[in-house]
Amino acid sequence: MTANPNTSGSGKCEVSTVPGRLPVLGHTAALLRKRLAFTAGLRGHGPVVRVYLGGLPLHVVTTAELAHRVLVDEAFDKGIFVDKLRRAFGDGLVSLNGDRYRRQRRMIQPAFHRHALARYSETMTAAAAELANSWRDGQVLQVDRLMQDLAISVVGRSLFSTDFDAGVSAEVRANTPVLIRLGVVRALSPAVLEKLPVPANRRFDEAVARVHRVVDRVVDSPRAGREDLLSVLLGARDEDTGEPMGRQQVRDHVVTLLTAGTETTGIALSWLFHELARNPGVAGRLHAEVDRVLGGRPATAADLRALPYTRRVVDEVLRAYPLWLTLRRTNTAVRLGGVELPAGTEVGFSPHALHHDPRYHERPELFDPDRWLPDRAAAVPAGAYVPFAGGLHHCPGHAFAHTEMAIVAATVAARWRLVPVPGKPVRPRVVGLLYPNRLPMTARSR
Ligand code: HEM
Repeated sequence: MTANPNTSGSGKCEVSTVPGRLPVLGHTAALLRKRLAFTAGLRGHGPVVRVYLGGLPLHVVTTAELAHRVLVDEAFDKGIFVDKLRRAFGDGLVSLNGDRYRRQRRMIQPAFHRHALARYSETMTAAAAELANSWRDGQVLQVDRLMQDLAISVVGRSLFSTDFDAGVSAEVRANTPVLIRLGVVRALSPAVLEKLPVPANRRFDEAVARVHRVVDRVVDSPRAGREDLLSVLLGARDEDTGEPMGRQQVRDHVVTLLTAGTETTGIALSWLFHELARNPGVAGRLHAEVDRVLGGRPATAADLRALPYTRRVVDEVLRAYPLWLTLRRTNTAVRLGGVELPAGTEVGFSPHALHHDPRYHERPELFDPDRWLPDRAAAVPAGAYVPFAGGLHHCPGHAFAHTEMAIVAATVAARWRLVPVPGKPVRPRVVGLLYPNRLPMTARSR
């Protein structure tokens, strides 16, 4: 790929189209085939470049400054993800924009307040302790699956408390991963492919129907005296009309939270244990910290203040393994990086590319939790570290996820060292999130 910026005499830039565009497919095939390398390579073409998703132009920004602007400037709404994922998420936060988004976000916000998080953190500690107690020395663990199951249990129990029984949990486990993985492929593929009666589309539709059925069942069950996230939603009132949230709106939020809050956290935890095994110096410092603070017992939210290194390890995992792409759409004409974009332009950036950009992160290939020591972290420009996005649409579950990851990391590390099983190298498979292709590890008692 070669740079082709083209600036006119007026100071207005004409944005360059990345080479390799094919008829009908645009850059979709190259984008889906090379993913990380493709988006990392875009910075060589200028601060704003154009790629084609099928016939649809997507303007990708490649600097931290412009990514920050795209996140915080209200001229940018959610983009094609919204259109394509509405079938799965209905009117959940992921698929709303504008005033409706703001209203729903305010109604759901109490579910993420500090006192609510303190309640969920007890679920996190219990789930982490159950997991750490269930292993025996020398046992081979499929760490990626275990961490995803753990994350589903934590969000499921936080949402539904005891209604998250074996039946509900099995349906959620089987179907939410399909919503995420196939949802991302849909979002990047031409719209015509969505309508074809191919197995991937049938699986997606079936997964949507099954998750909706199971969530409806729980929403309709008697819930007196519960203090879970679902009860917060059911008790929420519209600020103008005082009306409670409709049943379908509650269901859409629940499906969104089950999906947005589980694979993200489970995968990040999987990479955390992978990186501890690859970096003995980091593991040594984390073990020393948890031994001093916990002495082998499970971690609680109250311990986290005394576990700063563990929290930096979490920050670094979130830098190394963030979302691949974030997409937005202009709701008005804007000038971005010298380029005029009319209303309705699809815009995006790659958090992964920015998190691995040597302009912003010294030696980005190094797993170095100390880059998040306060003095060094302060030097990272806005937009260069965006694991939870930013602006209006920043992840409402960021504190939930960070707390969960630190509690699980500390609780497991207090008792176990996870050692890689030799074999094929562990690599990221990129499906919107970065999944490990495999992650078998042996549990060794410490
Ligand atoms: C390590 C774990 C997590 C990561 C890396 C993560 C990351 C993100 C990011 C980057 C976004 C913004 C996407 C965009 O701008 O298009 C987002 C949105 C969202 N996240 Fe998270 N998330 C995590 C965990 C959670 C958890 C635990 C929950 C809830 C329990 C949650 C709920 C949501 C919701 C509802 C949205 C949509 C917000 C909106 O559209 O305004 N996330 N998350």
